[in-house]
Amino acid sequence: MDSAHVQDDLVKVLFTEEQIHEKVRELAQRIEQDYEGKNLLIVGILKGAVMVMADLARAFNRHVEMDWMAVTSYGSGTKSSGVVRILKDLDTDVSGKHVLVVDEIIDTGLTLSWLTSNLCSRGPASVEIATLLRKPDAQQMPVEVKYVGWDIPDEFVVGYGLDYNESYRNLRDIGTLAPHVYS
Ligand SMILES: O=P(O)(O)OC[C@H]1O[C@H](OP(=O)(O)OP(=O)(O)O)[C@H](O)[C@@H]1O
Ligand code: HPA
Repeated sequence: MDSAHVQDDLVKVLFTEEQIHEKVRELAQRIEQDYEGKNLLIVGILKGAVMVMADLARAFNRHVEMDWMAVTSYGSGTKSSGVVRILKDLDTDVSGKHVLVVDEIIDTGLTLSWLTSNLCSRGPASVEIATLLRKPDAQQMPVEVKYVGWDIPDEFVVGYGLDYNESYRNLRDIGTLAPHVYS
């Protein structure tokens, strides 16, 4: 993390800012159609989902409620700790509401699998998931995901909310880091 510019540590760009925005607009259109005539609460999972929540919400023409949860499943670095804990719960009572959980990545599936069953126990009208990225080869827990931007290989990625040790979230593109960053 010693380069002057945050983008200098990327070894490969997977998706550019333009591609990401186009994809988020596509997802927003599908979601708008599917939830026509229904109340909709989108729940962003902090901190990584901040960018995708902001772009998705602004791509809607419809009314939408927004709320946030923070959970922890990752230790420092690139490996999941395997334990999910709520750090910040919803301010909203979800009973009777259509809930769409928004995240930027599903990796092992552990976080979202735990979170959706937790939310389902609160009596919502429905719970679905939207994620920008998913790593099918890394999946350890089955998660039913209605909206997926892209399936990607099992590589650690940063940018557009995704961090490595709390850095790189502000990168506009999504990519992989040069090996020297990890050493
Ligand atoms: O499918 P999984 O293996 O459970 O990984 C996915 C989770 O990991 C990331 O969050 P992270 O715990 O890194 O927190 P952050 O959003 O604050 O970076 C991401 O935002 C997902 O919530
Ligand atoms: O590939 C990743 N990058 C950053 N954060 C993550 N959390 C789960 N997978 C990832």
